[in-house]
Amino acid sequence: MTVTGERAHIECEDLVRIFTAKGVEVQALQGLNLRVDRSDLVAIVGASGSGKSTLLNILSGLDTPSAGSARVAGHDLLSMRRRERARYQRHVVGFVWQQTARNLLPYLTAAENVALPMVIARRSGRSERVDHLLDVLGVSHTKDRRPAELSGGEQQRISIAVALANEPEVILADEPTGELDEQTSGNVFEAIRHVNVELGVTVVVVTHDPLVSEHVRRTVQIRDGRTSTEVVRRSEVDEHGAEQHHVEEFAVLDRVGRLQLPDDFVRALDLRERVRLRLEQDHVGIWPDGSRRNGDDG
Ligand SMILES: Nc1ncnc2c1ncn2[C@@H]1O[C@H](COP(=O)(O)OP(=O)(O)OP(=O)(O)O)[C@@H](O)[C@H]1O
Repeated sequence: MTVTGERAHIECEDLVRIFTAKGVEVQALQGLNLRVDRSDLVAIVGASGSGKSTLLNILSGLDTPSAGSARVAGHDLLSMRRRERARYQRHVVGFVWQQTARNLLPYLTAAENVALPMVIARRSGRSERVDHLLDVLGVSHTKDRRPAELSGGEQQRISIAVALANEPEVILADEPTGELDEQTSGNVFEAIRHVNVELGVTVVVVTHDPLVSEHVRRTVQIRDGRTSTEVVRRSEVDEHGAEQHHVEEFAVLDRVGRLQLPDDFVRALDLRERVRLRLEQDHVGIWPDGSRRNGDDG
């Protein structure tokens, strides 16, 4: 876990992205905070429209935030100029999108698709690296086939190889298993987990897929353009040698002390407008506003 003050591999603070469409402003991100350590695998979940793709587009360098700060592997995404941005997209981050058509060129074979980012980056030793990556992803047999001749799962594994071609430090994946059936989705996610562990690459994956979000150590929930809660899973072996799995949900506290209560907590106590707070020795109590209801502060 990151020690406060230490630099994380991905660090977003108070990130804001406002879109203006036909004179109407949409605040897609409203002060989002996120820290991801090097070599971590983090899932981002959230309702449709909560800002997940906006966040990923910013992290990938395709879009720039309106305000706040965002650093990835030491690169400041707000102040980056064109040349640094191109280098960043080519060497620092790799992307995997949901639509395979966005990941792979249809008229190139699997091997040519994986080689392409290396050709653009004028990298040597390409054919050895293509063979190595196809082997790591378990798709060596597809080498000479074009995307139309591959299954959805194979296409996504090759897309991961393409993303890894120039040895990025970070892989960003937007719904990489979204178009796949359950079993194929499990296989593709295993491939992502494999490259995370074997190559130490940091992975951020946006997903609706519980198969993915329930099998990563850390799942971050975005609500209304802010990070709201985090689920952390850990396993430990007890004194009888049996593996115990622990799941804990945390609310995310930002730099100035704001937090979002989970929806079900708010509904369960019918919390509205304002709440009573009390500082106890080792916790903070939150009660419905009694004066608004029955005069009892609980
Ligand atoms: N280019 C744009 N112009 C205007 N509004 C936009 C633009 N891109 C995103 N938005 C708006 O920003 C908000 C967040 O969108 P975003 O695509 O990040 O959500 P999401 O969580 O990825 O949703 P989904 O799960 O449906 O893909 C939405 O209200 C969306 O309509």
